Amino acid sequence: MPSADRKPRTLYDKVFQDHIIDERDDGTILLYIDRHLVHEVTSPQAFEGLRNAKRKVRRPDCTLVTTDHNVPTTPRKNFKNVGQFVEEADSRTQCLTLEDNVKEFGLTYFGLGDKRQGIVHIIGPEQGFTLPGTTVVCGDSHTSTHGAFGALAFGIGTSEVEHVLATQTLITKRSKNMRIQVDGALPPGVSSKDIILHAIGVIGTAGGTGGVIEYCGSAIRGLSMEARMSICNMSIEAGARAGMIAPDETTFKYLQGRPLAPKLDSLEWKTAIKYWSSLKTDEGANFDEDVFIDAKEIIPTVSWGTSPQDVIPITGVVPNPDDFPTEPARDSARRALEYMGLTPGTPMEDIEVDKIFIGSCTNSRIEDLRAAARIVDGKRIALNIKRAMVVPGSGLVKMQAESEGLDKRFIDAGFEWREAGCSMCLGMNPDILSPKERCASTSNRNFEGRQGAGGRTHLMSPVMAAAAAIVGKLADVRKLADESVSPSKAHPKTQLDPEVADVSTDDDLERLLDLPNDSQPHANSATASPSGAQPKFTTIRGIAAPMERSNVDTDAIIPKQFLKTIKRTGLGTALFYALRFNEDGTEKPDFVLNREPYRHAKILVVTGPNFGCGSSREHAPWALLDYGITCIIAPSYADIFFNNTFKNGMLPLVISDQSILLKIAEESKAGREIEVDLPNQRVNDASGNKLADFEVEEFRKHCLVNGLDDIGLTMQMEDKIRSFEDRRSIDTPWLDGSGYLKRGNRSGPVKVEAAPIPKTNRGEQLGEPLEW
Ligand SMILES: CC(C)[C@H](C(=O)O)[C@@H](O)C(=O)O
Ligand code: SF4
Repeated sequence: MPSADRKPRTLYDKVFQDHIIDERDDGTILLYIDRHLVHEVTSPQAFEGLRNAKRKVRRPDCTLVTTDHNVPTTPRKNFKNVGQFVEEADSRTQCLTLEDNVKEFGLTYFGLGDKRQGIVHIIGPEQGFTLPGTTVVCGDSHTSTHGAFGALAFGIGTSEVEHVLATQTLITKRSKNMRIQVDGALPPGVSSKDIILHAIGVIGTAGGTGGVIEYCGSAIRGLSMEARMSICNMSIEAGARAGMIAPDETTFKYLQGRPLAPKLDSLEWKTAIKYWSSLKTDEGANFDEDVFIDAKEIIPTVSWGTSPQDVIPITGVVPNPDDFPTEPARDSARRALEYMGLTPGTPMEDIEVDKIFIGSCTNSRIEDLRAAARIVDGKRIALNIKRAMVVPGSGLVKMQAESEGLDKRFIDAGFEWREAGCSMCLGMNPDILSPKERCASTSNRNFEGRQGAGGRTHLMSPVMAAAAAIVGKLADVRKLADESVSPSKAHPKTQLDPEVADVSTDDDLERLLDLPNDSQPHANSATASPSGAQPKFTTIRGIAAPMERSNVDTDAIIPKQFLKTIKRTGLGTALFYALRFNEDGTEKPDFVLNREPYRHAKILVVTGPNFGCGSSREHAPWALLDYGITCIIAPSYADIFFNNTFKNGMLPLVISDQSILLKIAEESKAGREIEVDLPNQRVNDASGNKLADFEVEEFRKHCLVNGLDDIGLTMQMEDKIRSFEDRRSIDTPWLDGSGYLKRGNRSGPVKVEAAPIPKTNRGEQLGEPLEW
């Protein structure tokens, strides 16, 4: 549904514009969502909300469910059912709850007994569920992965999951446009993982905040879809809402024959290619920020610290905290090195590792496994390696790898060959690091405790992890293999010109539509086979706890072991768990919330930027709320966390003027109360003197002050949603449940029975229509 152009637009502008149902004067937008992926961790409370309000899932045909975070990756030969197979009680409850929910709401589900099961961000693309030009969401921050197809794909919190389930829409606003252009040829040994680690090193983990990054340039165009997905995947580590790459021949070729993509050579396929080909940034379109990277300067990159921005070429040495420019940066580098057990000046290649993890939604696709297998082929893992694991991203990736004999090559080299799941990426399942164990990992986050309490993570590419396994230390893969160690080029069979095809003429289009079928099977071709009204937030007054930290991530706010709850409440005791408690459960006396008067804090004053970065877990605001903190004051927030707090009747207040922020922090350090007055948009001291004015979006303020439930509000837009859907059925018919997603016995556009309005999402009947 390309719309007539006025001024030049970016890829993001185009996809965003094509999904707007309604736009308000203050920039609040109701956006249609084409594709919703669901997993067991972030959905139970959302389904509970639907149930309480007697709501249905609006578009089961646009919803795909799997289980990935909690699942053991041990052999499934004797798998009978989840109840027997998942031993850990909370994990089992979460998996069983998901199964009950998919049955009750009639959703398509890839469970543990299904060979298509896998990490949610692996299966969407693999099935052709993820398509160019679509909006894709999931209660998971790495939804950014799907942007590799030219989709606008982003992570959401659980309240938003409920919103999408009920309405197939989200309330959102426009993001900034940011561009990362990578030009030139990638040197041998350098892969897409190195590009993104390098880029995050350049812009920092807050570099993309408030933005959507478009990756472009000849180096990006030359990459395969798998490699593009690894890059977009880590956009969230760069702080961005989403990452996107314009669809091209490589994209179209990848989609051919996928079960949920339009059928090759059908009219739908041809129409789709025409639309998808229009999704390129127009010449002269404006970007709020531009970053240029020369591919030939990228060296295989590894992380040294506890943030994805703590990266360095493998040829480097552990940095010295004294060399960092500011005191907070020096401080956090010191803390990171202490946690990581590293000494400044140590060559990275001298660092011994204990465990190897090849897996996660960043790097567990067939190409990643092929590339790593090439490195370990005919060799053995070093004697000091306690455990090396390869965890394919899906059952289909696993089958494909086995058909190519990759499993055997890994096993012969001393690796474990596992079943699909998130595995050691975050250790919500039995695959974890022990305290102080050091892991060479192809995952995406190296936060403290991420892979297990006290575990030390070094992020890197699959070939680098494979090299570390062989050497027993962080290693430069270029020394191990001189032949082709660049795994991420577009598939050799496709023989693409690295220049993206410009489909400006019908002839070009014909040529594209004529692409030969890929004779190499795809990794998946084996298939062929809450409470309505929120609490009101007006004025709060109370003790404010000071926190002088930057980039406080949601793993720190609420660690993974507490994500197994199926409730929203009771998380207060686990808030800031690792910072607050020793391993034996006793309090750390220095932590602010363990000191008087801060034990009773209602407000948190954070002096560093990017609070709430990392995962989309709404458990983070739930934990704060349960503790009694309803307002956070900070210079900036990660986007998903920011949204999640509002959804829970909390106020994340932005004070970007450092001197004003420090004045507020002084009050809190003195243990005096402060007052946050939302109606008047003021922060006052205990005597009522003004400390600051603040901005807040009108719609969000309206919802907070009146305690409004935005699902109920959205449902009043039923007519507009329905007419958007009718138009979508005509313009992009392939997006109505196709393949095994098709529900019922319909021909032509799917007519979806809309959930009735208006009720709050906790079942309460709304009276007068509320103002949207
Ligand atoms: C569990 C989920 C909320 C989380 C995320 O959003 O990223 C997880 O996938 C992670 O990687 O930390
Ligand atoms: S980042 Fe890790 S835990 Fe999160 S979805 Fe990806 S593999 Fe799973």
